[in-house]
Amino acid sequence: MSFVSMKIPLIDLSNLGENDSTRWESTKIQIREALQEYGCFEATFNNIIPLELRKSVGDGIRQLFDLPLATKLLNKNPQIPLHSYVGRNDSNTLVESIAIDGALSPHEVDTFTNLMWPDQGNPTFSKDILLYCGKLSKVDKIVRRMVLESLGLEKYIDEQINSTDYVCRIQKYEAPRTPHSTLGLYSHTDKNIMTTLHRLNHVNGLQVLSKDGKTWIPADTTSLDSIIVMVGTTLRAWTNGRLHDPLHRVVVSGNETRYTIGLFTVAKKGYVIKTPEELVNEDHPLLYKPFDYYKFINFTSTDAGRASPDPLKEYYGA
Ligand SMILES: O=C(O)CCC(=O)C(=O)O
Ligand SMILES: [Fe+2]
Repeated sequence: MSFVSMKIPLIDLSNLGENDSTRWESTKIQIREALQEYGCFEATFNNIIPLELRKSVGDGIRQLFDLPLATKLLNKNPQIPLHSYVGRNDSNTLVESIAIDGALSPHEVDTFTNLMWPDQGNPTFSKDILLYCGKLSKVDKIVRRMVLESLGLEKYIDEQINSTDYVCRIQKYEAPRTPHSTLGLYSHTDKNIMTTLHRLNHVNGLQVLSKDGKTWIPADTTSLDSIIVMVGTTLRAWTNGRLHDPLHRVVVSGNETRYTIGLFTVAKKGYVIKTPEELVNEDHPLLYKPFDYYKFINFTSTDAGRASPDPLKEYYGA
């Protein structure tokens, strides 16, 4: 495995303008190519996450992880185990993460903050999370719209955008207190549709495996005002393999704690993922039969699902 200095594509999404401008047209080609070849790219902006918001969210997140373990364990979705708190343990020594279901819904976000801070909730944190996730979701929607346009699938855009919900997941990576690289989060693909990921501080760690499986590419954003956009397995399946869902991991070193926020685009309950017939032909035979998103997601959090190199194929291979 080599560590040569490959880079993930950098694409400017600031001031995009109308969706038939020349800029829009050229940007969507860049995005499509990046998501085909790397499965991700760094989207750059001009002040998308203002410093004040980043600071305020950062304060809230530190308070959140400082809550007693018993409180954090209340962050549990019995129907969808993947949307729950994950604590540190013997095999997962550095990262801890918290999930906020329905991250764009004021009601659901308040339900979360009232659970974590039962005395008086945390209206500031609710407000910040809604604002933050609202910004990330706009990026997700623009990118998915562009991908569908570039595939000539305009007629599916409304359904694609309206059939999704969002889960926010917040990660804290304890400083390993060694100069040596230490695995913070094991290598995985995101199983959802699309992920937009932002880091709250300068602590590096994200790496993406190149499509040929040979190189771990450093994938931290070059600025705290950028966002990593990444394809999940479900979008690879929906596009019949046109887009790549990259393996990625987090490797940390040093004495600083790393904090990241991911917004995970997921399907609405009961939604069946079905590859459009336009993407199936002799060169691209159907990869996966239609599948119920949450049945697949829950399979991936069983031992059999975790052990499988391609759990979707095992379950729904065509
Ligand atoms: O924290 C990061 O940089 C990556 C997080 C991640 O890959 C995930 O939560 O799926
Ligand atoms: Fe991930």
